[in-house]
Formats: sequence, C-alpha cells, structure tokens
Amino acid sequence: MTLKAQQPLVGLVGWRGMVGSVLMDRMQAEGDFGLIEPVFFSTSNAGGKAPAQAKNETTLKDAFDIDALKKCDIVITAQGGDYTTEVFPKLRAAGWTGHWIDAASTLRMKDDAVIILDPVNLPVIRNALARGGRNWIGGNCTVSCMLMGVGALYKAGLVEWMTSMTYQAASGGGAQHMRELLTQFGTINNEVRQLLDDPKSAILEIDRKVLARQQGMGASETEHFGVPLGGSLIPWIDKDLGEGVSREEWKAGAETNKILGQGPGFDAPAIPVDGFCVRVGAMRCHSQAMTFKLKKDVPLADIEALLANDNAWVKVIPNTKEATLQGLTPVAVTGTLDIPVGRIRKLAMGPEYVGMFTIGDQLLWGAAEPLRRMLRILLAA
Ligand SMILES: NC(=O)C1=CN([C@@H]2O[C@H](COP(=O)(O)OP(=O)(O)OC[C@H]3O[C@@H](n4cnc5c(N)ncnc54)[C@H](OP(=O)(O)O)[C@@H]3O)[C@@H](O)[C@H]2O)C=CC1
Ligand SMILES: N[C@@H](CC(=O)OP(=O)(O)O)C(=O)O
Repeated sequence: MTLKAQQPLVGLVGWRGMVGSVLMDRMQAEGDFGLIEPVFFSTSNAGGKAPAQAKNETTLKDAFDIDALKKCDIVITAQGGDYTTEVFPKLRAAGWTGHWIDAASTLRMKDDAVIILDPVNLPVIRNALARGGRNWIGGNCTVSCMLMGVGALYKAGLVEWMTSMTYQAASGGGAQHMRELLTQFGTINNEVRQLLDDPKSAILEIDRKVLARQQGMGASETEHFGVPLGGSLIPWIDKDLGEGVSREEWKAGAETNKILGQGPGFDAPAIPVDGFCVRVGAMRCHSQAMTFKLKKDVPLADIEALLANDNAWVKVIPNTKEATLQGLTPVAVTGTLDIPVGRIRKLAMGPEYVGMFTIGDQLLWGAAEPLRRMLRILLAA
C-alpha cells in the first residue's frame, strides 16, 4: 500500500464507546498514535473537543460527513453495525479507496472483506492485501478468543470437527447490559440481605425469596436482556435464524472457517464447527468448553506443546484443580491479553476426542486488539 502522507490520516469513529475506549487505551499503550495523524469523528458531538491523542485536528468531525471521511487514508470504526450500514456504502460510492477497519459484524461475510485475526490468519490477510483488499473486519468475539487459544490445532490440519459450548459475558451485549447485570445482582442481594446476615436463617427461605424477586422483575429491570441474568443464564445470543439456530451459533462455523481461509470462496473445504452459545453473569470475559474430534490420536503432551507454541498470548494451564482455579477464570483473565487454555484431556469417547476450556477478554482479543494490529500491518505494508 502507498499511503499519501508520511503520517497517514487515520479517522477514528466510535472511540468513546466501550470497545472504542479499550481500543484507544491499547493504541496509546502501544504507541500507535506516534505513527499516525488521527482525526476523531463523532455521531453526536461534531465540533466538540477531540480527545488528548489529537495532534493537528483538535475538533471532532461529523462521522456522517462523507467528504471529511474521504480525506482519511484509513478509517477505524467501533461505532457499531448501524453506522457501518449507513456510511460505508456511501463512502465507497463516493470513490473512497482507503482502508476500512471495523469492529461490527455487518461486512464480515462479504466476499471482499477479510476477518482479521493476524496471529491466526496473517497469510490470509497478506494474500488479500496483495490482491488490493481494503475492507478489514474484526471477528465475532467468541470466535476470535477461541481461535487465539486453539487455532494451532486447525493450522496443523488436525481437526475433523469441533463443538463449543460458550459462557459469554454481559459486555458482549454492550455497556448497558453490564450495568443491568450488576443492578440485578444488587437487587437480589438487597432482597435477602437481612436473612444473609443471620447465620441461622434457612437457606431455602433465602432461595424462595431470591426466586420470587427474580420472577417478579419488571420490564425496566430486564430491559436489555429480556429476562433476569443475575443468578440465571440465557441460552440464546443474537438473532433467531430459524431452524433452531441462533446467529451467534451460526457465526462460530461461518467465521471460524472464513478466518482460516477455508469453506465457501476458498480452495479448502469447511470444517464443521457448531455448538450452543450461552449468556452468563460474567462481566467481560467469554469462556468456552470445546470438544474436538481430531483426525488421529495425538498424545496430550504434543497437543499441549502445539497450543503453547502457537502465539505469545496463549497460556496452557495444567489440568489440575489448583491451576484451574488460579488461572482459568474470567476474574483471572479480565483486562489481560492472555488466552489461557486448560482442562485439556482425552474424553471417554475415544483417543481422537479431546476436551479443553478457554477464556478471553472479549473487549481485547474479542474486539479492539485485532483492529489496532491491522492498522500496524497497513502501516508496515
Ligand atoms: N460490545 C462488544 O462486546 C462488541 C462490540 N462490537 C462492535 O462494536 C460496536 C460498538 O460497541 P460498544 O463499544 O459496546 O458500543 P457503545 O454503545 O459503548 O458505543 C457506541 C457509540 O455510542 C455513542 N455513545 C452514546 N452515549 C455514550 C456514552 N455515554 N458513552 C460512550 N459512548 C456513547 C458513542 O458515539 P458518539 O461518540 O459518536 O456519540 C459511541 O461511539 C458494536 O455495535 C459492535 O458492532 C464488536 C465486538 C464486541
Ligand atoms: N455477539 C457477541 C458480541 C459480538 O462480538 O458480536 P458481533 O459478532 O456482532 O461483533 C456477544 O453478545 O457476546
């Protein structure tokens, strides 16, 4: 790529949202702003003051102003799918040939878009770049975190099929979902606080009161999740695609294969990947239990070595209770780029069947980190 300026003009949209704030922190921490001329956009406060990372352009531009966006060599957006749907086609129709880096799912499965997760699919990215690719889309958080942990097995051609059962955090729905979860926890605690303070109180009475309060939650208390999540779970995430499959579950197969450069549009066939996606009361780490059917019987030590050597962030956790409690929980992982993989063991179905469990911060590898790494790839190209 030949960028127009010494320091390319990079438009940032969605920088103050939850994903955008994590992205800004990471870009700051990695010195990305030293390599670009940032232009900050807003959908709600054009003309306002840009954040401290601004250099020459210190006011916010209108994120719907196509002429202003057209000036950018690269646009990075974490504003969301509605914004992408509205602005991206207009920008391209206006003749813009810059690079579009996006966290939203809108463009992911388009033929001319690459799902970016460079520690896993740098060859796919480089190949698309060489062919003039300009649309770079972050993957679904669950898929990205999963592939950061166990991508080595796919790369080694060992996987016949995989099923994953997810435990997805409230943050996947957005900031309001996190607030709602915490409010529900508080409401439930309030309901039984006196009984909890009394060590002689009957646990079944506490349980009855909790259930009554959960079942009695009004629309305003469950506005975002639709039902109580605090003290419960929700085995459906994203839209209903019909035939009993949620959109989040469909993404697991579709996006995993696209990231790996196989399936429709590629020479290699797709590998079956399927399972259930479940929302749980975690804050911002997505967890998942996976079952692999491998193409052959591979010793556990070889599997662990393959995983551990795949990238700098994956951490193999010994399959002991102590190590699991220390290193394989959302609380241990949140706020880090670590992707622990643990509970690795052969399953009772046969020597080719292997189970494991992985966790990732869904705002880091699941959303922000692949975007800023794609920026770096473009800057280095
Ligand atoms: N949440 C997630 O886990 C993931 C999200 N994504 C994608 O990223 C998109 C953005 O998600 P997310 O960051 O959670 O969305 P947010 O709702 O946190 O932010 C989106 C935009 O809302 C506007 N906004 C309005 N009020 C506020 C406020 N009080 N604080 C901050 N921003 C506010 C901002 O735009 P403005 O400054 O223009 O007003 C902001 O850029 C999603 O729609 C999705 O496409 C991708 C992967 C994971
Ligand atoms: N759907 C994910 C969040 C996410 O990454 O969504 P998308 O695939 O639309 O980017 C969740 O709720 O946990």
